[in-house]
Amino acid sequence: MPAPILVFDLDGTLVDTAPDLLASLNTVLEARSLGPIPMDGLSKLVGQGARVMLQRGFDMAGEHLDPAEMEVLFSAFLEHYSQNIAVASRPFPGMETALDRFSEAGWKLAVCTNKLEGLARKLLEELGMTSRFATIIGGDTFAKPKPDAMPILGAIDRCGGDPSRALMVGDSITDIDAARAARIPVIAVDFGYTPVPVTELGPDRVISSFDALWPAVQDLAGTETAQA
Ligand SMILES: O=C(O)COP(=O)(O)O
Ligand SMILES: [Mg+2]
Repeated sequence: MPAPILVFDLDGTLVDTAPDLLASLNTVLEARSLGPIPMDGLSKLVGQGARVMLQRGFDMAGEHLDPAEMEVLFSAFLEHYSQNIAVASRPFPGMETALDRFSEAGWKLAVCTNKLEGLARKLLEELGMTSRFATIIGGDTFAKPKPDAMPILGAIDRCGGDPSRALMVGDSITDIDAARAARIPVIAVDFGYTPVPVTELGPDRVISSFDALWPAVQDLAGTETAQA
């Protein structure tokens, strides 16, 4: 029987990336003489990759960009963000201990983010976390990003696993919809980035800290998936 798999979202789920995302976004806004987006505005912008975040950030600042301008600013954003990707971004409390527990119990762990794969790898490398994961899937790894099922099913496949023994853990509607599309259960964290509380989005379980992940998985997967 293949090992059970936990597929994790990255921004707002494993790592609190908001400060560095916001700093790079605000650098680009500032270069256009626009005021900064406050920290509590970020949850409306993140979840569908950096390009969408930038577009929404400029919409929020009341500036309309044509596609050519957007591309120039997107390059500027990527350059700044990749140079400053782990300045203040840190794992959420208890994350590493929780992941250790699953790994020791024989689970395989995967990342499935809508960040560009290169940025996701750079972030995880700088935080010393790359070796925890059997595979790292970004928004550009497959033809379609989340909320399509493709990157989740691709992650499971690259782990040598089976969707019937896999669970998704995420922080946004994008993750919940992608898990539904892939027909796997989904646990939502309530400390991530979402304009709508995850309790209103219909995940199978909601957790408020990484300490609650193990019991939630046992409870949810019961006799099927949780047994390594
Ligand atoms: O960077 C984003 O917009 C989304 O990233 P996530 O899929 O890891 O939440
Ligand atoms: Mg997220």
